[in-house]
Amino acid sequence: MNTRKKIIAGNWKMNKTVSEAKAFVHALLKELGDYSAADIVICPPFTALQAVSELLDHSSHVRLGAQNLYPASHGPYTGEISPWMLREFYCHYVIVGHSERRIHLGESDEFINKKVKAALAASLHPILCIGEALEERQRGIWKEKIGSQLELDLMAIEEKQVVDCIIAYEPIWAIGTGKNATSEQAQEVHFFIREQLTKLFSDQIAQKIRIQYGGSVTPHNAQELLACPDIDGLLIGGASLDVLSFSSIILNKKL
Ligand SMILES: O=C[C@H](O)COP(=O)(O)O
Repeated sequence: MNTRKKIIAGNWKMNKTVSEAKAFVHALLKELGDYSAADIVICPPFTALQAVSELLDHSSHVRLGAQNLYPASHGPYTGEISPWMLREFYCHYVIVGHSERRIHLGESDEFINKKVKAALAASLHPILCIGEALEERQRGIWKEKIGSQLELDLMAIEEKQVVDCIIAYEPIWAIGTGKNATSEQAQEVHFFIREQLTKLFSDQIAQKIRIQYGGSVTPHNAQELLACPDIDGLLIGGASLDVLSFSSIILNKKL
């Protein structure tokens, strides 16, 4: 039995206006009551961060996360947002390296490594997303892909800092497809990730780092995934957009 507290995060991606976000948070807080068994994180788009931040009690167990940052404190980076701007809204977490940004915006491991470091330097917890494509799984090279992402994305990060990272294993073939990894497949990869963290850092550090699963999580498959020994939480896309489905996953309630 490990002592890692579960962490369940909702990544809203490019969804919800400010008024929709506010309505969601009101309803979610009502549903959750004084629940505190897991850390809960909501990651709205930048435009709704301030509104959501104002609705969340900053000492609350429901924390605010951003979906991205730029690895500089300020300057001529049109359209970008710095870690310190996120801190101003009391963000505690920031998603880094999501496959949608790697694929659509060409983000490299080198750039993602800079983002992880920038987040940590601003006392934000990076949720570092890694995962293989369908073709890489079919060719049997998922270990090489995930091992390399971990090594490059966490390059030159000290042990005392890396414990503040959360790793999210998101097989690309499972994202938004309705085809989640089975709990056996996910546990196998999470175990591998922890082994790699042991090699890169130490067993003591690897045992502390929380590893989330993401990819077509629903109220129907969440508990089976969460029951796996190396799955320490979930990063949820589609099912986090609806209060009842997100809260039923958190509270383990039947819909
Ligand atoms: O960040 C979340 C993931 O990309 C999973 O998205 P999904 O739950 O809609 O498959």
